[in-house]
Amino acid sequence: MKRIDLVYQFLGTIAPEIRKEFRNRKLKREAIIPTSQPENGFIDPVMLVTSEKAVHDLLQQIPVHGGDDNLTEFSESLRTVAKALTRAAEGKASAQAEAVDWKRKYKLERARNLQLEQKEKFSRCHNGDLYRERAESIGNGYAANGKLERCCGKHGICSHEVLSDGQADSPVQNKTMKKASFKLSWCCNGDQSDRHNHDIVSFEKGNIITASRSSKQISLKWESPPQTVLILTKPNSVSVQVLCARMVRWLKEQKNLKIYVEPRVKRELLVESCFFKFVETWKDDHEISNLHSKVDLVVTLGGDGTVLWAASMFKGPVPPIVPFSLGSLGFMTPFLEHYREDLDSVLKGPISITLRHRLQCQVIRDSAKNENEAEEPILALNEVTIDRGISSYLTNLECYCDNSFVTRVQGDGMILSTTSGSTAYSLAAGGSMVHPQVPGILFTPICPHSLSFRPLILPEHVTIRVQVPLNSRSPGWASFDGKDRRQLAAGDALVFSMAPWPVPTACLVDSTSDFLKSIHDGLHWNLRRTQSFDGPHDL
Ligand SMILES: NC(=O)c1ccc[n+]([C@@H]2O[C@H](COP(=O)([O-])OP(=O)(O)OC[C@H]3O[C@@H](n4cnc5c(N)ncnc54)[C@H](O)[C@@H]3O)[C@@H](O)[C@H]2O)c1
Ligand SMILES: Nc1ncnc2c1ncn2[C@@H]1O[C@H](COP(=O)(O)OP(=O)(O)OP(=O)(O)O)[C@@H](O)[C@H]1O
Repeated sequence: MKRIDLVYQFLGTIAPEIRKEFRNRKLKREAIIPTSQPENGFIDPVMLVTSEKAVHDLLQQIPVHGGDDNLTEFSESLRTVAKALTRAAEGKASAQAEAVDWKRKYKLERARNLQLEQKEKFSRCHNGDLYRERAESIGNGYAANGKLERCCGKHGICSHEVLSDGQADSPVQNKTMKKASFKLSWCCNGDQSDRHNHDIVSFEKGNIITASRSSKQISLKWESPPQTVLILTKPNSVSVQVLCARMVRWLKEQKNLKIYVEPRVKRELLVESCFFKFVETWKDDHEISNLHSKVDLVVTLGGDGTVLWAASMFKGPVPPIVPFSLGSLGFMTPFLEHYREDLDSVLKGPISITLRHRLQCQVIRDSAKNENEAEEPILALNEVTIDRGISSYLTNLECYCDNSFVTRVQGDGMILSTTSGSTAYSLAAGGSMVHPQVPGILFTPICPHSLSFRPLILPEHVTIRVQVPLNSRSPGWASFDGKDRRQLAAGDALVFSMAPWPVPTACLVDSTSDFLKSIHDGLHWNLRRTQSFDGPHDL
């Protein structure tokens, strides 16, 4: 092809794009883009950005050199404009992601400051009286020697400290105060010294020492008895339905607990017997969003999918979950058939829990005019997957970690997984299995078309951005714990960080035993007959 043809090809490719885009934007954004042609004769840069494919193609071409000087100069100018446009588009996406991240950080910081302020006010005004009052109301067994242990903040944290935050006489607070109070403590292997606080490092004589391990076994001790249980069940399963009815009856008759179930389950229970009239449910999504303030404990009857379902119902804080296994695998469901004994010991406490981190993900649309158009963040307990959907083209995804370029994913897609999700889709795609209490984000490609693309694990504090580049041949598709599929057009991005609300799941034994049991029983991990002593050896 002649060199001049390259330039004409670029102009030819870009012209219909510009016309089409101009028509669309004229219809959509009359107020922003002037309807008349710009007077200076230059092309509106907003329109040019959308012709990124032509821009990309031009940048891929060999520059025009020699021959006609004017043509060379013209070609160089076009290349300079094309580069500037690409940079502008990248800058815009990065700025949007950063703005969203800063907004999130600002909100968190503000909430933390408010909490500290309230705590200070609380301890100044009440000087322990309220604790004593509460200890009396809590009753015997929970307050040793008539005194309630003040939480020192060194060995654990008390939920009532958190619950007492907020407006002193707001109705919302009154409601939250009805919830059972509990204390979380971090095992300190018998060492009672003050060094066991929540800071990972501290200083002694100017030297950095590890003050506390980040992922010790956490123990939950009720400070007032749990009163309300939410039972969530896998649909369309007779065995689950039968167990649910038995459990509800037992919890009512033996423990006198208030019980919530989904509207579908309440209908099923009422078909069985009018005994279940006392069971509570909800009517709409608004009531679901308030559940965390009413429920002390969640019981799930199903497989891992039911635990994911339970987590997805709580867009903020999640009450402790007791997961019963009525599925085929059950990596997150250590409780089996002895529901009476298991629930009895959970309701008495203390229990070991695993705090399962969740990913918080924000979809940033290239077409969004401003930050206010940002979509609601989505939480994922297992993973977020970005794949090629039904497209037969390779995905083309640019990945950044705290604004540093990580890599470009060209293949079937990629998975950003929590450590809880490491035994799910990420494992199937070649990712490592990671103990759920390890704080980290797994970065696992799906069928990458490259020999050297090995999975990565990043620290949990980073912000990750995955961008569908403007020159991508096809859109990407995101899904969250295998659900809620969303299309990502060229220019759209996903921004990930670790959510501040983990999912506390009760352990049968402890985090580590339960995790190892699940990979042994569920996957038959490294199952091999032991070699006999019989045969050649060195000794
Ligand atoms: N190729 C794959 O392995 C593949 C493909 C798609 C989805 N998934 C997984 O399915 C999950 C959705 O689960 P679902 O029950 O709603 O769908 P589902 O009913 O299709 O079940 C998927 C399977 O994944 C298992 N699973 C779920 N979470 C797990 C975890 N944390 N550790 C180990 N195994 C786990 C379940 O026990 C189940 O056997 C997704 O989050 C994804 O991880 C896996
Ligand atoms: N309460 C619920 N309402 C609606 N859907 C649910 C509910 N609980 C679970 N599901 C969905 O039902 C599907 C199957 O659930 P789950 O994984 O618990 O059972 P399973 O497939 O029998 O178990 P396993 O995955 O171990 O074989 C999942 O996709 C999950 O999202």
